[in-house]
Amino acid sequence: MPFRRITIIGLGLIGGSLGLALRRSGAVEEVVGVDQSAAVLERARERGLIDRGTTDPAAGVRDAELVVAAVPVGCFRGVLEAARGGLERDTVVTDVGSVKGPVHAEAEAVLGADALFVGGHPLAGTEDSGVEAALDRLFDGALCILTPASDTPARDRVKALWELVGCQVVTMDAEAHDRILAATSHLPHMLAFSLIRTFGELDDSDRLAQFAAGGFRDLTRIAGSDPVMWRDIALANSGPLLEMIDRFEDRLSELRRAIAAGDGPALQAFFGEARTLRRGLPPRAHEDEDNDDD
Ligand SMILES: NC(=O)C1=CN([C@@H]2O[C@H](COP(=O)(O)OP(=O)(O)OC[C@H]3O[C@@H](n4cnc5c(N)ncnc54)[C@H](O)[C@@H]3O)[C@@H](O)[C@H]2O)C=CC1
Ligand SMILES: O=C(O)C(=O)Cc1ccc(O)cc1
Repeated sequence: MPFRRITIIGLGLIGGSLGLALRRSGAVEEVVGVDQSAAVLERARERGLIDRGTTDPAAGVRDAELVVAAVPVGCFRGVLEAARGGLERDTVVTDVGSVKGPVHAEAEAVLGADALFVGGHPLAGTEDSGVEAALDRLFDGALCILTPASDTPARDRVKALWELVGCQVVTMDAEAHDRILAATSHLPHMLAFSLIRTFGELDDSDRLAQFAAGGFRDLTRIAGSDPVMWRDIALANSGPLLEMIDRFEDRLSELRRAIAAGDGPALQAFFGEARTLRRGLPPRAHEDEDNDDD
């Protein structure tokens, strides 16, 4: 067996989907689940996401070869502190958080500089959360980013984990990760939240909702995501995210000026450049050129 025992802390969308995929792989002797909620653990067992579960992090990580923290970024430090007593020196610890710089700093503060911590972030998810949202094939063909870029045996183990569940693994520094994700994921979520709030503040938004067209629905799907998770991401990645918000405000102001001035050529140039950029996006990792269905 490639893995003897893997413990997943947090059995929501990501932790639950990982458990399901690992158990389906048949390459892990035992998947242990830890969650703060006994009801979630029971449901995780019923759904076949884990072999057994506990609400006690230190007991749950005992004898694990690999521990995966899959909780909101703001809970990471507390979870590590609670698990620390059960970890061995050679236990590899990783996470799935959407921000990596602060997570590395917290892992070092709690576990020490020589602990076997590798940051991880599967670029796969949905706007749904919780144990019921876990999906069998969530990670099939998705990219997974590991930080840092340096080559270590611990990183190889975490790479093997994500490849087992179908991910394509790439590595980079935490700082590069956080800047890229601010642009490609965190800013778009802030825009989706703001767009639907703008709509919701119209006096007659209830009546208008039936006219919400495809573009509005496409752009706001991710505004249905979990508020606690996004609070934590916005706070943890505030520097890069503020830079992206400033850049977006500049573009929106440019657009506003052109509309106010009735400047048709400027508008057409703006939209034309945007279309070229959108059509030039590479296909998603798990799609080929002919199957860009988004
Ligand atoms: N939702 C998404 O699409 C993606 C999320 N991520 C990251 O994955 C992590 C988890 O996100 P989701 O699975 O969506 O969250 P979720 O809300 O679906 O699941 C989180 C689980 O952790 C448990 N939990 C919370 N605090 C805990 C604690 N202190 N001790 C033990 N269990 C605790 C909750 O009971 C819940 O079952 C976050 O850090 C997020 O940034 C990464 C990629 C995609
Ligand atoms: O639902 C979507 O399209 C997402 O973008 C999900 C998502 C949320 C957070 C991440 O860190 C990665 C992926």
